[in-house]
Amino acid sequence: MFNKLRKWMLAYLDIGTNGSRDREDNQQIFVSNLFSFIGYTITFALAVGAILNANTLLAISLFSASLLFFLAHQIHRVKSIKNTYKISTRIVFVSLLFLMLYLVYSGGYANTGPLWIYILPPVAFFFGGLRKGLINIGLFIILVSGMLFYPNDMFINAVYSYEFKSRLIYSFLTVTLLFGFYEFSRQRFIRFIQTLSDQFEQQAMHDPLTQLPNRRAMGDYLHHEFNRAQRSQKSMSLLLCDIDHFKKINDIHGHEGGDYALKALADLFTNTLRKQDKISRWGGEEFLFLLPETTGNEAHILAEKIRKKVAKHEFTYAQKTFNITLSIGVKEVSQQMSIDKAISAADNYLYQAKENGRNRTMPETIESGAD
Ligand SMILES: Nc1nc2c(ncn2[C@@H]2O[C@H](COP(=O)(O)OP(=O)(O)OP(=O)(O)O)[C@@H](O)[C@H]2O)c(=O)[nH]1
Repeated sequence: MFNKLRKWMLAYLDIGTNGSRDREDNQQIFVSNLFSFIGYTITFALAVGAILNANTLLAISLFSASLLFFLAHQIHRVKSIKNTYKISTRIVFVSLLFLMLYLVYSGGYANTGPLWIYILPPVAFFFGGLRKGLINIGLFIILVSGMLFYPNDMFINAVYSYEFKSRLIYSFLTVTLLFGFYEFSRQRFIRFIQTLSDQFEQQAMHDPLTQLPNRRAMGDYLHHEFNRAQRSQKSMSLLLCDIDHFKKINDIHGHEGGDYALKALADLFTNTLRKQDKISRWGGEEFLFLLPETTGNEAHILAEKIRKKVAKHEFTYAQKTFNITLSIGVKEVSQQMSIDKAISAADNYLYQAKENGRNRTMPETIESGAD
């Protein structure tokens, strides 16, 4: 029984949340649903109490607020409205604001109405953030102070002592400041976590030496691009490229010299390729290029351009100049072929390039559309 109730409640509060939205938005929708649920049950109960006490005006206000809180939740069920959560949070906040103003104006039940206004700061900061929250609460304080202190109680129906009015404003200001500070710390903490998570993501997806995407990140790009190419029926190609006799570079110029060559090469690749092409450090001295919307023939032309450019480039480390050559395997990824098969075919061509004397691209020619 308790489990069923828990499940129903969670499903109820989850209405409107969506896996494609960001976490903070989903959290807001969840809390907005919670506020609207608490809002309409409490205001409904208070409205019934007001009827029993024959306070018709208060009962009407409370019933209206209860209905608005209820609608704020039901709006998530309307499929034709986009961004229902923004409308919903606004309904919750504005209904709450007017209800609070009315409670201050009327005094509510036995002049206890103003006690409810402390609900406003947490709701305002949660829905609007620090800046908007402060503006909304500031406006509320101005309105309430105007109502309470206007000469001859022109804008209030209830009778409060001067002490009660001033303490109400002071204590409300204190609560607002405390919640404001809490919201400030919360946002700072969220920004800190966000930066940390970006750093971890950068580290997990990039090669620390060249800063190029690593094998893991390239795996994601490959699957994403492959699906896109299948949907749009467009070609895409791979270049697998390996430095020739890299061991010798390490032997002659030391490991630091080898590292320098890898970094310089990564920059050269980045400056040669188009923005939409992806370059990754696939292994030690091996780079995999993903070329979207490129046929095998076009990829071959590009591979030759890169190979010649690198062969001509003079690398200088510790006042010593040296050259690098590349062997490249090219493969157009056909619609019927899996990514893994395409990579393995490019690897075979790379092997052939090494076998045939290095500093070359294989296959030697490619006809467009050929597998
Ligand atoms: N400096 C440096 N060297 C690396 C790095 N990763 C791999 N290597 C070196 O790259 C060399 C690769 O050697 P091999 O696999 O024999 O290949 P190769 O000497 O390039 O010969 P071929 O590929 O057959 O032309 C090894 O000496 C590795 O230590 C790195 O991050 N930095």
